[in-house]
Amino acid sequence: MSSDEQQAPYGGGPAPAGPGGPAGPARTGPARVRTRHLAEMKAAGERFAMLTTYDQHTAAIFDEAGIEVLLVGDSAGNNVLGHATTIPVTVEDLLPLTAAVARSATRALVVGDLPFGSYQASPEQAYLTAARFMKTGGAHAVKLEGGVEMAPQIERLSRGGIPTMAHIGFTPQSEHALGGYRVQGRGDAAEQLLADAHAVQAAGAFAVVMEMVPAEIAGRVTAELTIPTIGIGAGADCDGQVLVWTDAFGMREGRMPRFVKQYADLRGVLLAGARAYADEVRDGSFPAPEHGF
Ligand SMILES: Nc1nc(=O)c2c([nH]1)NC[C@@H]1CN(c3ccc(C(=O)N[C@@H](CCC(=O)O)C(=O)O)cc3)CN21
Ligand SMILES: CC(C)C(=O)C(=O)O
Ligand SMILES: [Mg+2]
Repeated sequence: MSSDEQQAPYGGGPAPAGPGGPAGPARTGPARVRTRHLAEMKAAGERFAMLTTYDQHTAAIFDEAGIEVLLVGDSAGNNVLGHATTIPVTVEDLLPLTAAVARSATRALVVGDLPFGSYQASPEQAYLTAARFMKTGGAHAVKLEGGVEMAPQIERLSRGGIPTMAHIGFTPQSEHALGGYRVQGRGDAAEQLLADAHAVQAAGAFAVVMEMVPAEIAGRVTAELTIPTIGIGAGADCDGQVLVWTDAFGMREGRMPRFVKQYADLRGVLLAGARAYADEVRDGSFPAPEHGF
């Protein structure tokens, strides 16, 4: 832990559940990732990793793996809740998932993704929603989609003590307005993307996600901004990268977006495991005597 790191000044809250359990010695792991650490990493030319997470076990695993930022994405819509897109996702859907992740990660920065319709109407609406993510969800920060047009919301949250991550380029909550899953910021649209990036930084965002943006434009934004950029389909020059975990580890079926790299085949592992279990139940080899009492 660095010398300037503040630790539970009022001594409240549950003791960290270390290997010795809740009554064991306090865990002395690495310090919590803070928004300023991401800024320091950018300044030092170090890249960082973000993954989506929606539950206890993946949160604990990604935290242990050293993933700096865990995003409880509204991509829970089409990865947890069975919807086709993120558009039907509600605050009530995401708050318990956010709370589960916040309870399960000891080091990572936990970011709650504000759902469609929960912040666009006004800065006041955004503040009331974001405060729920902090108070009930235990999030350390929130993310919202939009550039120039969301500057008033970002300013309100930032000034009210809520660290805010912006998301520009392709913004999935606006897929119908944008005309589908399309690369943003090509040609003349590059000027709009640059304007969005500068607007969210000026409004107080601590970082900005850029989704499906030509690598050259994303590199230019990364060089021009002082806040960290986080790419998804935005090339290798961003300060950080993010992927949806079910894509990155092969948890789901179907065609993947071009920006996905698959690092594991969890779907294959689970499919084989479930089939083996069902076979053994059917043929009577599970449970064996050692599984009984
Ligand atoms: N599982 C999952 N992964 C994601 O990356 C993701 C979600 N869900 N849900 C929320 C949004 C939606 N996103 C998406 C979804 C699909 C494409 C896609 O199909 N892209 C195609 C077409 C690109 C084009 O036409 O130019 C691709 O090949 O990348 C991209 C982003 C990103 N987010
Ligand atoms: C793709 C990331 C950035 C996201 O917003 C989500 O997963 O909801
Ligand atoms: Mg999202």
